[in-house]
This record gives sequence, structure tokens and C-alpha cells, in this order.
Amino acid sequence: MNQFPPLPEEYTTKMQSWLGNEFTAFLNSYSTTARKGLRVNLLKIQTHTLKQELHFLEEPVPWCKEGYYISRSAKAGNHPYHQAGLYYLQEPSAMAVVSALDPRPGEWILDLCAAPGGKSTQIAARLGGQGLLWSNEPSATRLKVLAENIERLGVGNCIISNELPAKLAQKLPQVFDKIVVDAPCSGEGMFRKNPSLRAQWTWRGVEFCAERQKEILSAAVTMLKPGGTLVYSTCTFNPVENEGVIDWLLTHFPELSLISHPDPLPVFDGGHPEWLLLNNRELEKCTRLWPHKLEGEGHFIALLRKTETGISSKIQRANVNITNSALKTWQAFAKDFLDSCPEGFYFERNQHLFWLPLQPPDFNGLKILRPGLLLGAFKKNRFEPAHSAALAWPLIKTINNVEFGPDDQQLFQYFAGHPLPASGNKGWLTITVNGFPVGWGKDDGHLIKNHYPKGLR
Ligand SMILES: C[S@@+](CC[C@H](N)C(=O)[O-])C[C@H]1O[C@@H](n2cnc3c(N)ncnc32)[C@H](O)[C@@H]1O
Repeated sequence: MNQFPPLPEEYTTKMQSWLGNEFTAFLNSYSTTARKGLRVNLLKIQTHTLKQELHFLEEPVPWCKEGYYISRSAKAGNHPYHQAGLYYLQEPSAMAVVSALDPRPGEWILDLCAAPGGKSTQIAARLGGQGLLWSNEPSATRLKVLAENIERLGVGNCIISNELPAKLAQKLPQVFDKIVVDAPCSGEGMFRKNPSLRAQWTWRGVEFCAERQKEILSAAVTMLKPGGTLVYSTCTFNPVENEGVIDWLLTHFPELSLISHPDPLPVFDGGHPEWLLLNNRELEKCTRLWPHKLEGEGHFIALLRKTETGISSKIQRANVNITNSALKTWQAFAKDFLDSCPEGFYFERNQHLFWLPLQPPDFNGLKILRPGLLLGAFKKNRFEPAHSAALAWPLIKTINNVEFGPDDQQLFQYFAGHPLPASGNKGWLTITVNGFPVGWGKDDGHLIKNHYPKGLR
């Protein structure tokens, strides 16, 4: 017997009126199972190499060059390559948003509603370590998993903040080349994959989401550089939160115009202004992904460009620095245990050492969880490396490592928090699976003390 909550009646009635002849095919998609996807982390491995190594990868996701479907039985979250940050498990349709935005190395990109980090980690991979990713998430509880994912995937050029968009906009006007607003929404497009969402749906909820989406977008427009690109996405079918919100945005911000999807596929659908009796045919440039037309859940994507003014405002940079004694402590650690570490800005904050490839924009007064890559902490006169520094391979490479294969029982002992036999090399080293670091160990000559984070064991 089907244990799932039924689809809300008001929802199906509306969908029927909007979809017309297509409604039966749409409804039938609820009797099929959602496909799962995996996105290769290009910061650490190439798609063809991972494809050769993992038997559960199936066909490529047509709209994402680093995306694959995975077999239904795959336990991809338990594979050591997941812990090593070689991939991110992501719903296939969700991969289309960043593909449409097309991040390029060197750009400054803001992900305004970022947790748990699917879009952020995809942007980071496309940036290839060059430029800046700013990932913001106002929910303090969701922030932790965002940081864990960014760190697991080894992203070095990222600032993570915990602010409401309006507060961020006061501090960061016209700073970003590209912005993603993957907005909180009524989630209708996930009713198949996550049926518990059905019970939470109300029409009032849809209207509430639409108002919040307008607020978030208004802040995003402030932070976008002239000539910059904004992508707005939701995982709902509801036109009130999609074409309706974009119509409002275009009316209130005449400096924005809709642009067509750069790489449209025949399985994509356009926007439907007629569903809300809107006169603006431009809204047909939006993109809709439907579960009865492709292998993925429901998504809406709108790409917008801000008019180029030719006037660029000067970005205020943060005053980041490090004391001489902290620098010496870090350099001593790096000399003893690191094979290579990158050029860039090393700076100290509350006894912690961070790194960024460039001088960041001024974040003074904002709630910042990570002002860059967390390298470790200063404890008296010594330096203790952070898990994120081990996972930042190949940006950071250690001199010594202890190597395991993906099926090695000792590796699973390590993940469970147990010490490992001594390696013959004293001091800090990384534990690796086929060359990819999964965390730190410290060898005292008798055994390797386990430094895998307690929260991940
Ligand atoms: C659809 S989820 C984002 C998913 C994420 N982009 C990804 O790909 O993994 C929307 C996020 O927006 C956050 N959010 C809620 N209210 C917000 C607001 N007022 N401004 C910005 N983000 C908000 C939610 O906490 C949630 O994490």
C-alpha cells in the first residue's frame, strides 16, 4: 500500500488547469521513481577517471557535463571517495541551474541561498580555484552542513556567511559578476522524490514564498555588478513563485532583462506567462524542467542580465593580516609537514589561520563562518591543522601519507575514529584512499593518532 501523503487536491486541480492535455503524463510520473545523480568534483578528479573507477555510475546527465545518473541500489554516500570529496550527490535537474549560469574561472560569484551546497560546490568546480565564491545561508542550522560540503570538496576560494540577503546587500553593492538565487520555495517539484513535502503544502505557503523570493531577489540585484548575470531557480512548478516573481522583478528593476538559456535542450520547456494571464511574452525565455519530459525532478530557471553602465564602483577590500609570530608558527608547520601550499593571502582570525587566493571584499560587521579556507588553529606555540586543510588537496599536499584502497578495512577503522599502526614517519600526515586525502593523522612513533573529526565518525 502507498504510505505517502496524497498530493494536495488544490495543487492537482491547479496543475490540471495549467497543463491541460499534458496533465495525465505529468500525473503518471508520480508512479515512477525519482532518479538519483552524482556530480564529479572537477577540483579533484576528471569525469572519465571517476567513471572508470565507480561501477554505480550510469549514463551522463544531458544538461551537466560533470553529472551522472547513478544506479538505484548505489550506496554512493558510503564510498570512501565521497568522504574524499570526489563527488557530490545531487538531484539531476538541480544540476541545470549552474550549467545555465556557466561560471568561468576568475569570476566573483555569490550563492545567496546556499545550503546544503549543491550549487556552491558546482560553481566552485567550474571556477577551478580562480576568482571568488561567496556562499551565504541565513539558517544557522543549515550553515553547518554547507560548510562541511564545501570543505569536503576541497574548495579553497570561498567565503561562507550567515546573513539575511538585505544585510549582505548593504555591505556588498555591485560586487559580484554572477549571482545564484536558488530560492526557498513551496517545493512542488520535489513531491515525487520527497513525498513528505506534500503534507506541508498550502496555497498561503506559496504566496508567502513568493513574497520572500521578491525580497531575496531585490537584495541580489543590489549586489550584482552592471553587466552581471543573475540566475533565479526554484524546485516548484507554481507560476506564482516562478513567472509571477520574475514578472514583478522585471517591472521593479528595469535594469534587468531576461536572457535565453545558453544551451537549451529539446526536453526543456519554456516559461508560461499565460498561466497567470501575464502579457509579457519575454517570460517564455524562462526554462522549466518537468519529470514527465526528462529524467529529473521539477525545476524552474530564469537567467537575467543587468544593463552594463560602463561605470564600475570600487570594491572595498578587507584588511586581512597575520602577526609575525603566527606566520612563523605556520611556516614551521608547513616546512615540516607540507610538500606544497599555495600563494595568496594567509590571515589570522580568532586564533585560526585562513587562506584565500585574493584579498577578499570587506566583510567587517557581517556574520562570517569562514572568511576563506580554514587551515588550522594556533594553540600556544604550535599549529594544529584543520580537517579542511587535508581535504583541500591538491591545493595543499603533505609530505607523508598513509595509503589505503577503497575496500581496506583499516580505512573504515579510521573513519570510525580508531588509531592506526605507526607509519615510520613521525608527525602530521594525511590518510589517503588511492592518493586522495580523507583526513589527518599524527604519528608519535608508536601509532597514528586519529584526527578524523568526531562529528563525521
Ligand atoms: C532550495 S534551498 C537551497 C539549496 C542550495 N542552493 C543547494 O543547491 O544545495 C533554499 C535555501 O534558502 C535558505 N533561505 C531561507 N530563507 C532565506 C532568505 N530569506 N534568504 C536567503 N536564503 C534563505 C534556506 O534555509 C535553504 O537553505
